[in-house]
Amino acid sequence: MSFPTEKQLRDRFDRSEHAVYFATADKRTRYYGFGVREEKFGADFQDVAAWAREQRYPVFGGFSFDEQSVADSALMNGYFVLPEVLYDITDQYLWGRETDPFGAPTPIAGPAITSQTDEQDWPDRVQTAVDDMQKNSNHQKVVLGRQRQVRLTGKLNLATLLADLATQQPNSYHFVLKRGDEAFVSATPERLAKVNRGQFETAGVAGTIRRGTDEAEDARLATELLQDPKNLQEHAYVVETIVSRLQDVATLTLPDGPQIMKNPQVQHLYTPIAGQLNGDNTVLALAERLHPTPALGGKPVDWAMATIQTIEQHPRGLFAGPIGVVKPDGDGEMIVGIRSMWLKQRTATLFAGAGILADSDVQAEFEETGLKMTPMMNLLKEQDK
Ligand SMILES: C=C(O[C@@H]1C=C(C(=O)O)C=C[C@H]1O)C(=O)O
Repeated sequence: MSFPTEKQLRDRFDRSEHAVYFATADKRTRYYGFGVREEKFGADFQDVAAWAREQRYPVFGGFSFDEQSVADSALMNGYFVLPEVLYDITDQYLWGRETDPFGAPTPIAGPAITSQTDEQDWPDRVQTAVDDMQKNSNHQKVVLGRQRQVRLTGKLNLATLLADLATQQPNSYHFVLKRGDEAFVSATPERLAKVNRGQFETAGVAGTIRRGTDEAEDARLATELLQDPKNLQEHAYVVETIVSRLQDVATLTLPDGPQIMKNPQVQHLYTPIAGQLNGDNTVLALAERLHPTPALGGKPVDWAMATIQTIEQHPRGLFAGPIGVVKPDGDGEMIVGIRSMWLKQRTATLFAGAGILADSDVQAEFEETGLKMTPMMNLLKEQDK
């Protein structure tokens, strides 16, 4: 059998009951998986690590952000899959035995959006966290998320969605995990942990500003971000925490200060962190050590996690959780499930959060979360064409 084309793989994705797509930000690693050989539910890193070690090829999935549970979901509370067949696009290699003939697809128009519901009271709820932080200086940072429900006239066309992800979010990771009538989609810019033969990489991504309408404004905004005390502070909490959590397992290399990472809708402060692992640390062991960083949780972590549960209206599920690929030898890459949405039947739930500090302007943070929802919103709008 000759290797299928991208279009065949995307059409197959749309047709399949169960499928996964994973691409790294540089697109040097890309996988399509179809069907289920084995599944693993739940959120225990060590269980998943032991199970992944028994497999012949990589498994894909994610852990829920915290122990809160999402009702009516087999995906959002922690789920990993060993696909029946796995296409490694980079190496043009097929794992498992192909039984699907890649038949001609029936073109299906995508659904239209019928309504959109936002948490309009989010700024008021976030203000209570700001008030608390102004009184208690040991409460330093909390990342608060909100959800948007979008009702659709039908099921999304996932072949179109995969093609749109590639053109609309070219420098992000792409992760699409489909199981029955559910799917989780992320175009995250954020790596949590990559491990490859004893070398590891992570990153601090925190601090955000919009893109400019022309090059001059874009550069001016980047300079503003690089000099903004609030954003530098929220970024520093992330880098300091990552360094302290990894210090005894690795020798770390990182630049003196943050750089700028640009995505189509936003620019972030970004600090790449690399290192050599001292011992036999797997990608899941590192992900467990790091999650949640103050990029998604906060500082101090126990107070931040409790505040998230109190102030946010719904459990996060895979939003902001560690998602990715794990190889049998323990290497692999976990990313952070942001810039994401959960699809279930005719509803898309979009997620976005923002780092809140004592001097946050809650209305500005609300707008920032709106910008962070734009990548998923654009995928939905693109369907109705
Ligand atoms: C929480 C999100 O993003 C995180 C929060 C950021 C911020 O507040 O500046 C930036 C990047 C991420 O660490 C999200 O996109 O939902």
